[in-house]
Amino acid sequence: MSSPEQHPEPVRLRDLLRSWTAAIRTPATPCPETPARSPLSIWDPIHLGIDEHGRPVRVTLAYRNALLAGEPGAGKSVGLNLPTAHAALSPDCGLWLFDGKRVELGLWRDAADRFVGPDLTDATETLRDLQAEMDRRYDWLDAERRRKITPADAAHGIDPIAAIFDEVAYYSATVGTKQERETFSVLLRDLVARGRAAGVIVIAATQRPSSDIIPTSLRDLFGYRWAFRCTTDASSDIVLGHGWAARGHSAAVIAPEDKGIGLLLAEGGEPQRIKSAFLSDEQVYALADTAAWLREGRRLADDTLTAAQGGRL
Ligand SMILES: Nc1ncnc2c1ncn2[C@@H]1O[C@H](COP(=O)(O)OP(=O)(O)OP(=O)(O)O)[C@@H](O)[C@H]1O
Repeated sequence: MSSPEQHPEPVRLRDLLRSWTAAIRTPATPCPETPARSPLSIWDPIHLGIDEHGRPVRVTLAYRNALLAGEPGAGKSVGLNLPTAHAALSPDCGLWLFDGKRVELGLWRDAADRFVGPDLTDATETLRDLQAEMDRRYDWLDAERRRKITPADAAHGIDPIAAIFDEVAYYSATVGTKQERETFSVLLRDLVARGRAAGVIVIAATQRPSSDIIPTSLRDLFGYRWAFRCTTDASSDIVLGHGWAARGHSAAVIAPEDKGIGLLLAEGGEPQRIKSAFLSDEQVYALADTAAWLREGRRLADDTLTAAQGGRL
């Protein structure tokens, strides 16, 4: 009797499943009751808002991380909803949500692959899982003699993962013991530092732009920094980088009533004053329902691929 390696049948079946998986991961038919007409891709630019000339501002998050910070009520959660919505509506992106506030990212819970509420132990364990996934991907890239994942890796079930945190300071500076907070912060830093080539995109928001929450060494790992209104030039610099306030780019000059206005620094550029797009709660619910529907197909496809790779099909 021939060994599985010599028998052509399992290989053909796996190829068939791969192409079926690739097809189902980007469904062609939109959900009929919801507003989105077609799925997005995490590899595409993400719409954040408009600049001072009314031009659209879009950024590509693949291979990048993003930090959003500003005083309470300045518009971070509204801003954070934009990459969250884009990632959730992209069937080619994993969605891991950490909601220290419980209410903000919770609207996307049904679309998330992993959802963590205000629970430091759960957040730390989930970060460990993400770190293990990142390391598995690096082992795989190493074996393939490659440096980073690409859109074509979707055929192997490897997609970017957006790990999104709303009030990151809840986990890193508020609850638990000093040791537990430190463990969380070390894991987070590792993901921000090493995750990009493995497709892990970290997007973190905080209402505490202070040096204990955002140390320079961590801040500098974020390719995109979005400072909403801050109380002082110093806290604006903590978000954007030292010296920007002295060069005329301070989020402290944004008027308190200018909700949603912020300074966006994209790698290599100058901070740009932008106004975030606004999604009402009703729009977020409608988009979240669409995303949950789209991603159900993705989960089915992933389960099937895992079963096939494990030789169970
Ligand atoms: N782009 C925008 N256009 C219009 N209104 C906005 C915009 N962004 C924010 N707002 C208004 O500002 C309010 C506060 O925004 P948001 O909840 O995002 O602030 P926040 O910085 O996350 O606050 P906190 O840190 O307290 O959670 C929103 O409820 C909304 O009314």
